[in-house]
Amino acid sequence: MADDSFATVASKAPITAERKIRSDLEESLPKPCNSSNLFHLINCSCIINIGFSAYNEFFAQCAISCELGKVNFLLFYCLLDLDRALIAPDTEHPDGSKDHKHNNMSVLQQHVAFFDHDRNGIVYPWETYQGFRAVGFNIIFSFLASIFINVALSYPTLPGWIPSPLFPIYIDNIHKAKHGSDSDTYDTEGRFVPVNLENMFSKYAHTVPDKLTLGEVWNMTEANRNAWDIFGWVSAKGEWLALYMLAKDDNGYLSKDDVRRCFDGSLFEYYAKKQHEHSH
Ligand code: HEM
Repeated sequence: MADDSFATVASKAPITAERKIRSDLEESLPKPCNSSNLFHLINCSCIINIGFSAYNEFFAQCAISCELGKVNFLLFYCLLDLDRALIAPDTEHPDGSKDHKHNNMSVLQQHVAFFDHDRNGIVYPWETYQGFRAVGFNIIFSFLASIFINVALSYPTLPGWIPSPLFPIYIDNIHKAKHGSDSDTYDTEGRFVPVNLENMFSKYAHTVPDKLTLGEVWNMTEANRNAWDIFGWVSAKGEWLALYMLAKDDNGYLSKDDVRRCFDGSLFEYYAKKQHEHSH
């Protein structure tokens, strides 16, 4: 699993192998998790773990310059500054979503694969509709969403130049359907960028840590706007509104974990299962 956690290539998304990312910059661009800091971190963790009760003089020196916040800071950078091809981790879930299979797809492909009911690699509008209904959206919202999504995203993902009147979305090419004014939590090849998920919550979750109110979701989409990118503005608003409607809790908060699980699609599986159990 550790290999999967840090993989930057997904075999079902050859674009991730063609356009490689660097995971070896440690020596030329020192990061907070270089070896001496890690040594420091391990000592600090020890002190915290033993509750400052039994540290010797060597550890005491370390304790002076180290607080819990620093440890979190280092852990955060050590685990989360690498784009991941197969999994969507955060500070609380370094191995991503348990009980969710990546099937060697990129994280963006996994987000979309839920809607591919017949598993043929293509999402037609009626499959998008079925997927929205399966997670619990009503008929009107599901209908409008499926029209908008397939009309907007089909063409960029087609294998050739000729448009298709059936508006299929090809999962192999889903990275080409990325738009502007988004949160940048998917990279251009469809990998997951953990640090941008974390920053989303440090920037906008002011009411409750790691949870967003509707107003904060709105502020985020406003802040992510690129100049004159009307398609991106509308798409991002639609995606975040849909996610908020789907996953908000009883107090109206959208949690970081639910956002994370939306990125790898495991959230859709969860709500589909819940709906299924509810109706039987
Ligand atoms: C309940 C259904 C869905 C919800 C709640 C949802 C939500 C989201 C969210 C929150 C994002 C992240 C946007 C950002 O980073 O700012 C996203 C990205 C994306 N979604 Fe969905 N989505 C849904 C269904 C779909 C479907 C059916 C497709 C296509 C078949 C799709 C394709 C995409 C793509 C291509 C992106 C990347 C856009 C980008 O980052 O530029 N999504 N979605």
